[in-house]
Parts: sequence; structure tokens; C-alpha cells
Amino acid sequence: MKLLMQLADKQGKPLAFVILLSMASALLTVGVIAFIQYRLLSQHDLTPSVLWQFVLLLAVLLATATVAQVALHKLGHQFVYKKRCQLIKKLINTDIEQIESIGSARLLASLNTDIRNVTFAFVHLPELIYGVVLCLIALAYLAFLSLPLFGVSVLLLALTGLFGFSLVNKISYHITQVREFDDKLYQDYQSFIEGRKELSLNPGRAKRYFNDEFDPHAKQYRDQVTRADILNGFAANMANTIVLALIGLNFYLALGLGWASFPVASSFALIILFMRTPLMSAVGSLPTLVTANISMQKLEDLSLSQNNTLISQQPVSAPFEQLHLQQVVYQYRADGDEKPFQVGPIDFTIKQGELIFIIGGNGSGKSTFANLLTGLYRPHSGQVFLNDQPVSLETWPEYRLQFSAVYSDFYLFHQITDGHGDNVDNTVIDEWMRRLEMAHKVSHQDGYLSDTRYSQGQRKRLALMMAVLEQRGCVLLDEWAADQDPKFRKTFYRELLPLLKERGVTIIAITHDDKYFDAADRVFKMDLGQLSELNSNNQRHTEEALSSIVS
Ligand SMILES: Nc1ncnc2c1ncn2[C@@H]1O[C@H](COP(=O)(O)OP(=O)(O)OP(=O)(O)O)[C@@H](O)[C@H]1O
Repeated sequence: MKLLMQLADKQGKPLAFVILLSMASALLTVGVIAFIQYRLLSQHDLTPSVLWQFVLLLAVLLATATVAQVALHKLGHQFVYKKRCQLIKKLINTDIEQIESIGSARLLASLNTDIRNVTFAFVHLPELIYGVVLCLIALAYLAFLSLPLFGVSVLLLALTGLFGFSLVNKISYHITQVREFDDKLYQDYQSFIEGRKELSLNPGRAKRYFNDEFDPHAKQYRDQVTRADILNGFAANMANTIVLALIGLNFYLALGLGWASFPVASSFALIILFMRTPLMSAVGSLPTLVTANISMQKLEDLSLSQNNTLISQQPVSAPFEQLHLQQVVYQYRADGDEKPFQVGPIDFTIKQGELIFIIGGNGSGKSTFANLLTGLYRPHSGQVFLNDQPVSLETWPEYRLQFSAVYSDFYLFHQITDGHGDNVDNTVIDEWMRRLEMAHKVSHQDGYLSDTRYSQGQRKRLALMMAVLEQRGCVLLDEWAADQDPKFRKTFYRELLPLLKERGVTIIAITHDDKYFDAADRVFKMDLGQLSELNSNNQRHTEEALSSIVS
């Protein structure tokens, strides 16, 4: 099993130690039975010292079993903890394009369900290991008692195991389906939560979504999980019945056909009965292990980055002087027969301290260009030059360090950090709180914002503050002013942008505020993925470009 293989691969020695302890505790358990049979049941040997030996044996058994269990739980949960941390680190190192193609619902389902499934498996792993080890040792003891009876028992158990194997395959199939519907349910949960306002206003839509999307998924989930549970219950009942059948068969073979004596047959019955509970627990733990294996596969299928170390911030090699894009092309993945949207080929140059505006209609490719420019997307062809040096695959992460941004779908973190992830001087934070007219509203302490639940416009101001505090050479703002009131919009274009420019920051702003186009050094227009520069001295040219966007 993949789970055990991975555990063995990463924690080979501790796992071997735990298996040895489990074997010792199983041996001791069989030893206790043998002790009862040979010492306690033989009356002429019943002295107080025998009782003390028995108590000692029980104490050693309790200690060994407890240590084995504790060690296995610790080992398992440590494995899950490491897996969880690795997963998040891989997620951080994964390309945005891959994360976008996986989708947030599938990612959340994996982070939640798959990790939980692996945890459950580790809760049940001790039962499986103990059950298997105990059964093996009990079988060895049976072989010692009577080889012919042992042979018949092993044959019956092997046949049952074979049948059980096909059952486990069927259970695996249903559990795989269950996991697929889990992804779909997560998608539905996300729609219900994120679309709560629309659904509140339109109960008809809520009902329709419930009936057409959620309910079929929930029903399929229910049906598949029911089938898996029925098969699992059947496997457990079958194991139980086979164990009882084995006792009857052994008595028949021993006493009816004279294969063994009565004491041997009764010892057989005792051992087999004794095996029953651990065997049933082991069988019962199988579905959780199957589920965990499927979850491990699901986690692998996410194709996250293999790199699970957090990149320590590299110093930016040289300050931003100039950025040049040469014949850069980016194309989205084709979805069906439709021609995918393409940005480029683009030739674009920006120098340090310039203030550039980009305009363009909805869907013209501005945000795609913003992602391309800031290095979130890698060009499919063409070349990017930073300070006249070509940016290669190796230097791509370093290239990104030149930028800070407020994207249109920005996220506001509580932590206030500079471009290296370190704390920022309080006086600098206070200065920007004042400039952004947020000082009366927001407080901060020890590098944390007191809250992030503000209006969209206020949150955007804080996001701008975060971008500025990162002190990168180039700041990208995607329709930043769209949510600001007219008064602050003016402050932004007439005071804040000039101030940043004066401080040497290069700014690329995607905007529709034609009233302030004169603030920019240059204005570019994006149209169907093609970028062209407008002649900012020619008012008519700019007006034409704007009216083409409006029309
Ligand atoms: N993840 C994606 N996969 C496939 N196509 C996409 C993806 N994201 C965007 N597109 C396509 O790329 C085109 C440009 O999108 P983009 O977001 O860059 O436009 P935009 O100019 O920023 O628009 P808006 O002003 O409405 O924000 C759109 O027509 C869209 O169909």
C-alpha cells in the first residue's frame, strides 16, 4: 500500500521499531494464552509464584502494547503533520497557472478531505498492523499445535482472503467515486457561500441550483458511500462467519476424523476465537486505508510543485532600471474547439520612475498582461529583458521580486511586511495610513492590522499600502481607483502617484479614468490582446481610443 510504502520510505527505522514492538506484544498475547493453558489449567502446578508470573506477564504485555500503540500514533500523526506542511509549501511554490487550472474548490477538498483521510488511516493503522501481526503469530502457534489442522485453516483463510481481495477492489472503486463527488460538493459549497447574496435575493435560483447541482452530487455521494459501506460490512461479517466456521471445522476434523486430540482442538478453538477481534478490527480498518490511498493519489494528481522548501528571500540583484518585453506572447490553454485568447506579440519598454497607464475594454487582455508583466505567467514565446539582461527560467523567481501589485482580485493579509517578509517601521506605516486617509479607522500593532473587514475601497487602500511598503522597483495597480470615491480618486492621481514617482517607483496602472490621463508619462491601449501606445500629446487620438472602448 502506497501509504505504508511512503511511511516506510520516510520513516523506515521508526516503522520497523513499531512493527517489532507490535510483534512482541502479539507474541506476548499468544504467550498469555499458552500460559493459561499450560500453567493455570494444570492444577498440580498452581502455586502463588505461578500467579505472580502471570501478573508479570500481563504487566509486560500492557507495557509493550501501550508503547507500540503510542509509537505508532506518534509516527502516524508526525507523518500527517509533515505531509500537511509539505503540501502547503508545494502549493506556495506552484505556478499560478497550475493553481488556476486546479481551481480553489478542488484544492480545498484536497487540503481538507485528503489530509483528513490520511489522518483517519493512521488512527486505524495500529489496528491493522496489530491484527495482522497477531494473526500471523497465532497461526504459527496453531502450526505448532497441529500441522494438519493448521493446513486446513490456512487454506480456508487464504480462500477467504482471495474473495476479500476482490471485495476490497470493489470498495476501492466506490471510494474513488465518493472522492470525486467530494470535489463536486466542495464546488457546490463554494457556490452557496460565495453566491449567498445572489441566492438570498433569488430563492428560485437557490432552489434550482440545489435541485440541479447539489442534490444530484449529494445523492451520488450517498449511493457510492452506501455501496462501499455495505461491501465493507459484508467483508466484516464474512470474516466473522469464517472464523466461527473454522472452529466447527477443526472440531469436526479433530474429533470426527481423529486428526487431533480434544485438548488440541479446544486450544485451536480458543486461539481462533482470540484472533477474531483483532482480525475483525483489521478488516474494519481496510476501507480507511483504501480511502487514504485514494487521497494520496488525489494529492499527487494535483501536480503541485515538487519543491517543498520555502524560498528564503534572495536579495534583488540590481535595482530596477528598465524592463523590455520583446515579441512576448501568452496564450490560455485551449478549452474545447474555441480558439484560446492570446495576448501579444507585445513589444513594450518601461524605464525606472515612469508612470504608465494602460486602458482597454473588458476582456481585452489587460489583467492577463498584468500577470505576464509581473511574472505570474511565463511567456510562451518572446523574451523579457530586465536591465538589458534576458530573464531565464532560473532567474524568473528573482524577476518577480522587482514587483509589488494590487491585482483586481487582491487579497489583504493581516501581516504588514516589507519586500523581504520582515517588519516595517511603525513611522512608515503611520505615514501611509495618513496618506491613504485610513489612520482614523485602522490600527496596527506588532506588524499586524487590527482587522481586515473594511469596505472594498478601504481594503484596496490598505492593499496599496502593503504594495508600497514592499518597496519594490515597480508597482502594478489593476483598476485600483475604480472603487474609490471621487475625492480620493483625485488624491490618488494628483498626489499619491506623483509622490511614488518622485521617490523613484515605476508605476503601471490599469485604469479607465480618462480625466487623469495627463498624470501619466505614457498611455497604452490593449485591444484584443494587442498593446499599442497612444500619443498622449494628441488629445484626439486618446479620445478616439477611449470612445472605441466605450462603443
Ligand atoms: N484562466 C483563463 N483561462 C482561459 N481564458 C481566460 C482565462 N482568464 C482570462 N481568459 C480570457 O482572456 C481574455 C482577457 O481576459 P483579461 O482578464 O485579461 O481581460 P481584461 O482586459 O483584464 O478584462 P476586464 O477589464 O474585464 O477585467 C478574456 O476574454 C477571457 O476569456
